[in-house]
Amino acid sequence: MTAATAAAALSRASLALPTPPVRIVHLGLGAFHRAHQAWYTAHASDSDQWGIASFTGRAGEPGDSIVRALRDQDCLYTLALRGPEADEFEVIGSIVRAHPANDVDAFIDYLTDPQVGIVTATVTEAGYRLGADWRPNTDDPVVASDLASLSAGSLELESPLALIARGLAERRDAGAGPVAVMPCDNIPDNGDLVRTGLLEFAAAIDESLVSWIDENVSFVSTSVDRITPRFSEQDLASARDAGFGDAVPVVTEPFINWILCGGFPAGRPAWETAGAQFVEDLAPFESRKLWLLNGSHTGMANLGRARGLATVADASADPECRDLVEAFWSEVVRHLPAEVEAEQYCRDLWERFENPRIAHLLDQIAEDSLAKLRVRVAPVALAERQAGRSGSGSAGVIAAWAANVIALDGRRDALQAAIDAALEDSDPVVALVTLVATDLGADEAFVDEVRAQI
Ligand SMILES: NC(=O)c1ccc[n+]([C@@H]2O[C@H](COP(=O)([O-])OP(=O)(O)OC[C@H]3O[C@@H](n4cnc5c(N)ncnc54)[C@H](O)[C@@H]3O)[C@@H](O)[C@H]2O)c1
Ligand SMILES: O=P(O)(O)OC[C@@H](O)[C@@H](O)[C@H](O)[C@H](O)CO
Repeated sequence: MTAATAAAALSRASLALPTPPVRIVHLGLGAFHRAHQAWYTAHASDSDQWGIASFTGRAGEPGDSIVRALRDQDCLYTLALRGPEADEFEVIGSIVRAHPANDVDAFIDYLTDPQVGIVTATVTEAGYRLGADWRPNTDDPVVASDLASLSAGSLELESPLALIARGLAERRDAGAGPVAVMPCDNIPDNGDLVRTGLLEFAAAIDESLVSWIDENVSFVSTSVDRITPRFSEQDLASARDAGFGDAVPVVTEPFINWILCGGFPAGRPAWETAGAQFVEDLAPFESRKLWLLNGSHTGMANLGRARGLATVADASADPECRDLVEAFWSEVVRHLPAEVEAEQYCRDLWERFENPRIAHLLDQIAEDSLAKLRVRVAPVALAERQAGRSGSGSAGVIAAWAANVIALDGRRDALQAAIDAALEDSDPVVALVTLVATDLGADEAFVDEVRAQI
């Protein structure tokens, strides 16, 4: 498609695009969903059979304006594949309905339709509202209120897993058959995590729903990969300049990868025809992605910000950030099997990170760093310690976070040495917090706050 034809009108009639039937329901109508799962669905050989009804992850936020904008353009949008030299534009047609998260009636209507066979989510890790034990965090007022609503049969629901639990109860009652639930967030074991959390919400409706889910719902775990930065005003302007009258385009990198593990009892698009890979054991691929890419992103975000840098591309050109990443990677690759070709993945990563035309903001990536360190860096540190090595590459990433958070830039080296020592403990993140409290003189309120997040 050329820029000129797309500029004419973003409508299915003018672009002669079909409207596939809704068979996938998604929660989390963000940039990543539109760059990744929607792209794979649009590129599958049976794309005319699989339409997506997409809901925002939570109502009442600026994201709701996406719903209005998408509805005004037949749910079509332009995806700019931003290479180091130029953009390539494509109109994506797999999303066919858009809703705010509080349109619970619409969500239930889809779930009670036997044609609908897949529920997917990209609501961020925090959006699942689960504790470290993967159970609903009942200290969270939204969770407490949703559990009460589920018990009382009220549709006043706010959290994604409460909504899915209610939808599944209605599906069971409607006899609409089995379904697959598939989270696509950067979380290890994301299918199992969602299953564990969801069953607790389901139990609040009635215990028999738990066994119905066990028998009728599959939970698919996924490793998802495509760098998709938060959309900027400049992106909007460049899409317009390219001739696309689109209120909500998405900018992403050309690279894309999707690895899935699990069954689809009510069918699925032929995603493998678009390049998705189905595996029996997701763990090595998931660790490769979460440790090498996301772990180093967290490291660069923290060290880079402390060094006054703004984007991943800036950090990739900074010798200190590169050294930090290389030291961490040299530890990671020891714990990945040969089949995942970790060294090649690292070489490709530098190329992806260096893309000067992708403005991936370190501030965005640094959000919730502590929770991310726990699953993306701490396991490598522990594995290194268990193998009798220092784990100092992993400790450097943790130190970069601590230095950034507690504004100890000038003392990074001292902090690193202290963390190396603290890694003798079983959980380096807990060790770090203790260390911050005792050795580095952080005030108690800060330590309490950090502990509360662990
Ligand atoms: N952007 C990327 O490069 C990328 C790549 C791989 C995976 N991911 C995964 O996708 C997730 C979303 O990324 P994005 O780029 O689409 O972000 P985004 O900000 O564009 O969209 C996030 C979506 O999640 C919802 N959400 C956010 N916080 C929530 C909460 N507390 N409760 C319920 N819903 C909530 C929002 O409503 C929105 O629909 C990431 O957290 C990550 O796990 C992103
Ligand atoms: O918020 P996070 O840390 O889960 O993700 C921030 C980035 O690291 C992430 O969006 C990557 O760009 C993505 O995971 C690439 O596939």
